[in-house]
Amino acid sequence: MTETATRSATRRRATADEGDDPARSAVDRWFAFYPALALAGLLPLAAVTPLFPVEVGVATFALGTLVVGMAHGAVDHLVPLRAATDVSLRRSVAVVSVAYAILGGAVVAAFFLAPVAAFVGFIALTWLHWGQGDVAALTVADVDHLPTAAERWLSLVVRGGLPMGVPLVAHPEEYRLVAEWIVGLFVVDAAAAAAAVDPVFVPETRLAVGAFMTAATAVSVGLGYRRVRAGASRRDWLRDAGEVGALWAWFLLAAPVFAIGVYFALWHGLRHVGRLILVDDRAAAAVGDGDLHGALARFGRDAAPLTLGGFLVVAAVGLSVPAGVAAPGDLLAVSLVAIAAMTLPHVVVVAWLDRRQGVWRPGGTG
Ligand SMILES: CC1=C(/C=C/C(C)=C/C=C/C(C)=C/C=O)C(C)(C)CCC1
Ligand SMILES: [Fe+2]
Repeated sequence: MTETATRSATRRRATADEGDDPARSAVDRWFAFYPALALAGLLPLAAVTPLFPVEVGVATFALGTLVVGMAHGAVDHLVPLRAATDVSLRRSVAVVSVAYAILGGAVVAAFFLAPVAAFVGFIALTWLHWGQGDVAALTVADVDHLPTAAERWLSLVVRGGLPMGVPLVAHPEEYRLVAEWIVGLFVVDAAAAAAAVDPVFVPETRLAVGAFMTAATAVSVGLGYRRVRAGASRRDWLRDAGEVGALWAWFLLAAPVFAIGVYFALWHGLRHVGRLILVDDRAAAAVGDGDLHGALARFGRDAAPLTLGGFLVVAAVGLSVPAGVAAPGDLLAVSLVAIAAMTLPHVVVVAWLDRRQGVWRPGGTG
């Protein structure tokens, strides 16, 4: 009761002065801005990754998932508890567990029943989710050049399309290889798996995705500039455009598996961890006082059990697929199917959090 009361009081205070909250600016710096600089610094390395064997990318993806990726969704069961004032721990855990079981089970069933459609659906879901994550991060940064829901949606489409669409344009062979690995888990005949994913990789699809992404980026950056001319912060807009530029370069240059492995941990995962720290009052207080280590330790403790749980889901998918797991590519494919299963309920939890925090409300503070 005392803890609940403290939580509510702190949250009310936090909502009142979100604009100049030291925790928010520290989170923005450590979990979004510095990692973005790090990614930009890695661009020369990214440029040579297409020369490496795909296994280097697979190892990078595995490391990223192990270190941050899996953990970023592993406190979903505490999100309702922490972001609402009227949800008990028991209810928070129960609702999120049921959502994970039903939605996650449905995704795995979809891969068994229609692997190509499930793969395309997973790409679309990730497009949505990674865009959603970046829009939330822009609201944590308190940018003022995206004041309407429509501008935020356009930003979502651009930010999510960079990791999912640009590699399809720039490196279709490796993209296709991963698609075949995933579909091949469920369609034992390799030639049939290769033929099944054909339509995704025809030049027309790639051209359309490339043209769409170029136009969407131009319109999004252009509309932001118009807001700057009308008085919005030029610095924030430049940072937004700089991030979009860095991600374009990243996904154009790097081999897809490597690129997405690094992005998942260093970009999407860290940004979401920062957001979770802000809804945990004690972690937020720690980060606001400059105790980044203390905040991360709290997050790590909360996330540890279900990070392990996530890897058990990977193992369960590995044991259940008809083709079995024989090579590093199969391991990546199994991990991706398990991630797909956990992503659908994760998106629901994050969408609920977005709503609570007014991310999609025009003029909302996020
Ligand atoms: C690795 C990889 C792919 C897919 C990755 C996806 C879809 C990852 C999704 C992760 C999520 C949703 C994490 C949770 O936040 C592609 C594009 C098929 C081909 C290139 C390599
Ligand atoms: Fe996520």
